[in-house]
Amino acid sequence: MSGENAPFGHVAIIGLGLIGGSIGLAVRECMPDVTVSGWDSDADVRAVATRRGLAHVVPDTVAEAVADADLVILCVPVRAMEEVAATLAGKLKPDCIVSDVGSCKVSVAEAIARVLPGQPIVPAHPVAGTEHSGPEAGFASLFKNRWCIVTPCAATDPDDAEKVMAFWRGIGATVETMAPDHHDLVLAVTSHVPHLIAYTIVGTASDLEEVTRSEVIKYSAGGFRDFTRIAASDPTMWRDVFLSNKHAVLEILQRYSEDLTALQRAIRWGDGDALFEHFAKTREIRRSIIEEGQDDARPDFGRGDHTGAVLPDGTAGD
Ligand SMILES: NC(=O)C1=CN([C@@H]2O[C@H](COP(=O)(O)OP(=O)(O)OC[C@H]3O[C@@H](n4cnc5c(N)ncnc54)[C@H](O)[C@@H]3O)[C@@H](O)[C@H]2O)C=CC1
Ligand SMILES: O=C(O)C(=O)Cc1ccc(O)cc1
Repeated sequence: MSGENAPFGHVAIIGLGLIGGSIGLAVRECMPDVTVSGWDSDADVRAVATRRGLAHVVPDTVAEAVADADLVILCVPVRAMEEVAATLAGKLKPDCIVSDVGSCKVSVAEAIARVLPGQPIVPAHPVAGTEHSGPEAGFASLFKNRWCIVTPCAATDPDDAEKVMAFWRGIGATVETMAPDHHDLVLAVTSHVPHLIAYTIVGTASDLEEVTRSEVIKYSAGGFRDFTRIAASDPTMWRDVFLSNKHAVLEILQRYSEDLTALQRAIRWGDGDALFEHFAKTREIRRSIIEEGQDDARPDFGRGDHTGAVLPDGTAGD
């Protein structure tokens, strides 16, 4: 996409870790005429970002980074969004769109609107990532063929939403819109609770007695190995996700624990039919994901940075 066709002439990225850095690299590759500026509160991160070229310019102050921007994307942990957005007050062009990439949307959209009243806001969530974080972790192809969910809120103008959607398409994503509260429930099922399960099972394994633990490490393969990858995800980011998407996560956890109890009962009472029926149903869900081309068809499948899933009703998760 050339600068003429790109929806924005100048994009500023605040938070130059995995997601912010990947956006910077992707814009530079896919929209070569677009100016990218970046800023991070950590001076070491700014230095790495400059060395890796995550943005054309990485000034020392946030004011310089956003001064001329048409689009500012907040790429910080979800509970830092409000503080960062507040620092932008009075520093943006009046029509500059403020967007973000937070993994949950209701709390983030409310927080940004609270501190930037009157500013156009278009919240979004690229459902793409890895267990790695920081300015060395980003790569330009992260969003290729992955979902980006745009969640318009009260402060969103439909024309601005279209421009942000065109932006994400321009760096390779497939875009969908969703109401913020629906997004948070869908992502609680497909991403947030699965991460909690991974954190739990890996913690349980590591609490086992010494001899068993060494065997866990030695024989870790398949399912458990996948869990260890997920459970290596950034603690700050995930602490913030669970605290910010509290209600949806607790709702899904309640259902999950009821379903777990049902399976526990089937095992206790030797109810093979109940177990078989459950496993046959979940196998079908996996098959429908593959048929939708949401998994192994992806070019970088197997590199360990994949996400992507579809709920039975066709909605996307990770
Ligand atoms: N990691 C993943 O797989 C995905 C993460 N997200 C969302 O993207 C956002 C960023 O996540 P990552 O890039 O993975 O995190 P990261 O830890 O790699 O990068 C976050 C960056 O924000 C900076 N930062 C923190 N507080 C700041 C502040 N007050 N002002 C300026 N910079 C600040 C940090 O120094 C760090 O460089 C989060 O909201 C997360 O929920 C969305 C999709 C996938
Ligand atoms: O690494 C994985 O498997 C992920 O699930 C990455 C991820 C983490 C958080 C998101 O909001 C979206 C994607």
